[in-house]
Amino acid sequence: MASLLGLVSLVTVSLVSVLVFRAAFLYKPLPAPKSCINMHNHDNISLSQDPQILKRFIGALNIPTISYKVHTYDAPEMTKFIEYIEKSYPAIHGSPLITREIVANYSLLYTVKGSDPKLRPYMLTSHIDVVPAVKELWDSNPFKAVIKDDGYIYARGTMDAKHLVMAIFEATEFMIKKGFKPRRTYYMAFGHDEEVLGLDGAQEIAKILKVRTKTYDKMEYVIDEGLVISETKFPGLPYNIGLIGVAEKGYLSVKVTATGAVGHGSMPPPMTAIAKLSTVLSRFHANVMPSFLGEGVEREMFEIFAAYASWPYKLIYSNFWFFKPIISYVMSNNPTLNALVRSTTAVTMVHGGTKENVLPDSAWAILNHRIHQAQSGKELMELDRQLINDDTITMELSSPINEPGPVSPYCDDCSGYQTIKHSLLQVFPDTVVVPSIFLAATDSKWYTNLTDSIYRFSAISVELEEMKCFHGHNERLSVKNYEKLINFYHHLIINSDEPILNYKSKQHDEL
Ligand SMILES: CCCCCCCC/C=C\CCCCCCCC(=O)N[C@@H](CCCCN)C(=O)O
Ligand SMILES: [Zn+2]
Ligand SMILES: [Zn+2]
Repeated sequence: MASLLGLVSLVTVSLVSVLVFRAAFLYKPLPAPKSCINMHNHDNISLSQDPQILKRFIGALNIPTISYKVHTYDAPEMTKFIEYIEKSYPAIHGSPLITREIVANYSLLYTVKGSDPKLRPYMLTSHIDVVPAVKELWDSNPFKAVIKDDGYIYARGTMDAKHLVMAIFEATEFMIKKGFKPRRTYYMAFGHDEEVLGLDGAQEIAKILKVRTKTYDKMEYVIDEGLVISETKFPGLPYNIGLIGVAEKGYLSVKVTATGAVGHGSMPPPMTAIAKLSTVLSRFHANVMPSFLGEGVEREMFEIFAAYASWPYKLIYSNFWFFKPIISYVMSNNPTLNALVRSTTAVTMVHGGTKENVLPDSAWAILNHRIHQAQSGKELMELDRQLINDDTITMELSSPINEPGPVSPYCDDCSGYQTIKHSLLQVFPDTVVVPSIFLAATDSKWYTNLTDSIYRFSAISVELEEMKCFHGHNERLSVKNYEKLINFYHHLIINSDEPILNYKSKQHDEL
């Protein structure tokens, strides 16, 4: 008994000392991160100096470029948007350096020609289309943008994702007007059906670029819509967190259908089709799937957190392997953080019944899954089958399975990642920048054959709370964020234009 006690206390003491020892190397939290790229002596773009910038953004938001389902979108509004862009940016559309192509009638591909053909091109991308909006749920008309006293612009598309489209145009227009002549070619690509898979837009743009960039083995990098700078602090971390999506989750929508006896509502069987389906759907809550925390890039994320965190969180983050279950439990209680932990499940559509006094023959619902890197669509469907556990209920794919994407490089001298990271730090200093998984899907899934360096990042700084704006009502973006977003692209284009610096040779923060 005594020897067992001795053994237990020996193991306990050695475990605690390992934990503390590992953390001891990180005992002093690092100072706030700074960009290693010298601030170029170029001026920033200011909305107060050019009020037309905000007017152009509002004009773009007011065009309801809605996509509804595959191959179904508001075509006349898409055409109106293209004409609006052409009218709004005369320097871009009049420059001999820039060519515009309209792809598949409504998508846009701009080429900003560089002078040095040896430099591999990069691409700034986003999408023109927006999801529909239920006007009754909004405080103001979702397609009549308003700037309220709180300093926010309210309209559909402010965060997903016309802010990126217009900010890229504003940065480029500003630089062309100033006589900027890039050395490195860059593309600006805007699909018109990203919200409905991008089959008509981005997929076609990718085919064109595959041929056009064949002389390079791959593009330098692609940056698309994605994660953000979180003003919501992580415990023990006194800085905002800039999350750069180095991979995106997969996409799987499953249609489940229950059937039942048809008849008169006055003589119901024990369970109607709708009741049967409801019983099954109640099992599909957001975190029903297993946690895979630690099997993605979040390990690296916590390593970086540890370097900046104060005690005792430094101890926790630097021993992520030991504290993983606790961290997973805490993250699972927040919808956004939970999406980093596991494959998510959302019942997003349900349908059944024709009349209040008629027993329906069937009822169906959609399970919208986002697949974690550690899982496959097939595995997820098997878990669905086990949860349904009723052979009378059928399951079928509502759209093709899009498996989790490849992980883009994020090392110290990975030029695309580092250029984005340090451009971010120039506009949002004192931000801890980490690689992360993007929780949703983007058009960039079509660009994986153009480069292995695809990053999903929208340079806006928001509280986690604001995540519900995406596809929700009262979608909004602060005027300050829009100005910073334009300057992020301004810095990114400048920083990308020099031969991408090898960051190992530069004095840069410890990361
Ligand atoms: C300290 C950690 C804090 C974590 C913060 C995470 C922040 C999350 C940031 C952004 C998430 C918002 C999601 C925006 C999605 C935009 C893209 C989109 O809507 N894509 C669609 C495409 C659908 C294609 C197929 N139907 C989608 O994913 O539904
Ligand atoms: Zn969206
Ligand atoms: Zn989007």
